[in-house]
Amino acid sequence: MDTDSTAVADSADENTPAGAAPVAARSTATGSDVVIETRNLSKIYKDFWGRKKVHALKSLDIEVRKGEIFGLLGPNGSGKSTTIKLILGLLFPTSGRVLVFDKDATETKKNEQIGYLPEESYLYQFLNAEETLDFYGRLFDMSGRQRKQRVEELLTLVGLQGARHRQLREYSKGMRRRVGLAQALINDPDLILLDEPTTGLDPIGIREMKDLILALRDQGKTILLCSHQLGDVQDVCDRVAILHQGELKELGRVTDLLKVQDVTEVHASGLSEEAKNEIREVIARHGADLKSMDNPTATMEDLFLNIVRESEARPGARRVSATASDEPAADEPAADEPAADEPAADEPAADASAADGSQAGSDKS
Ligand SMILES: Nc1ncnc2c1ncn2[C@@H]1O[C@H](COP(=O)(O)OP(=O)(O)OP(=O)(O)O)[C@@H](O)[C@H]1O
Repeated sequence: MDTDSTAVADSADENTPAGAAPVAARSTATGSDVVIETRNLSKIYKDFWGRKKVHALKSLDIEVRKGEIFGLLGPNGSGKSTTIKLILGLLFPTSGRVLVFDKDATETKKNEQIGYLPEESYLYQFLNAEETLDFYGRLFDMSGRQRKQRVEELLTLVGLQGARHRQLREYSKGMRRRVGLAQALINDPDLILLDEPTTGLDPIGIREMKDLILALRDQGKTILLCSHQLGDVQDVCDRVAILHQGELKELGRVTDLLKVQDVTEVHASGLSEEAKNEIREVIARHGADLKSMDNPTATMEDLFLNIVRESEARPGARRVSATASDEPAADEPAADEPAADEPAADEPAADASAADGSQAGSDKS
């Protein structure tokens, strides 16, 4: 964490994220840039007797452009899976159209250019990763040589080379998610649909999955991502659409939608106290309101990943940081008066290092 960095934020009035108005941004993309286009797309699920049951999607107009990561967000039941099924041609629209690569979504041939990671991958539990990928390669009519090369590339990409010969029933949730992704990429698709790709992954797996998604975009792939993990969406998506009860409520670039208006943020390192005081004076002189001027905090994800990497680099080393709030308050028992849940003086201390306020990196093994 860069503790020598200072963030300044001032504000003249109440701060709300920009873009509260519905559907802030409309497409300006040219036809050839558009990979998915929905036009006035509606889907009504009907019951056995043909009576209307659920209006799952209402006049949806979105465009997903070549080479972008597009997030499709919304609460449970808002129509995300219905949209994906319509894009794949697994459902017919009630009205409107979906075009994928300029072809009607019901033309299943276009699916050869699409990779799909469903929310739950149903893979054969008694095959290992290599056999699984080889099987899906055969479905795409890949030759033996092509399959061998592609399986090798994908196992490396998703970090499963070491587990390639283990049956999938022995895999952890995170490993299953990775083999699911590898399976979705077997045909080297141009468009990748990812439904909750980070489900079941630990923070390291989540970071790797996000890096992988960004790397795929850098290779020129187009990615449509559905996720309830809004932090992950914010980290990787270029644009998002937010659905609610089948209706499009917001559409735009993530950076534009999240920008807080009328607030200025300045990050500087190496500022002296004198310089900070001058900044305070300047803000006051201009009649602005200083909201905060402090060291920024890192994210919990960064903290967690740093600890894990440090532990891997130095097995057995302990890292215990004492913050002011960990330290006993003046009215708490002194060190020579053990509290009820602390060991008496003649009992062995369970964790001496934790109490001594050792700083990061102290070796207590
Ligand atoms: N086969 C179906 N028959 C009837 N109604 C359905 C069917 N599939 C989905 N629905 C309904 O359509 C609406 C949209 O469902 P959908 O699965 O598209 O939402 P979602 O946004 O993907 O939800 P989640 O976040 O829970 O996956 C919901 O009210 C759902 O109950």
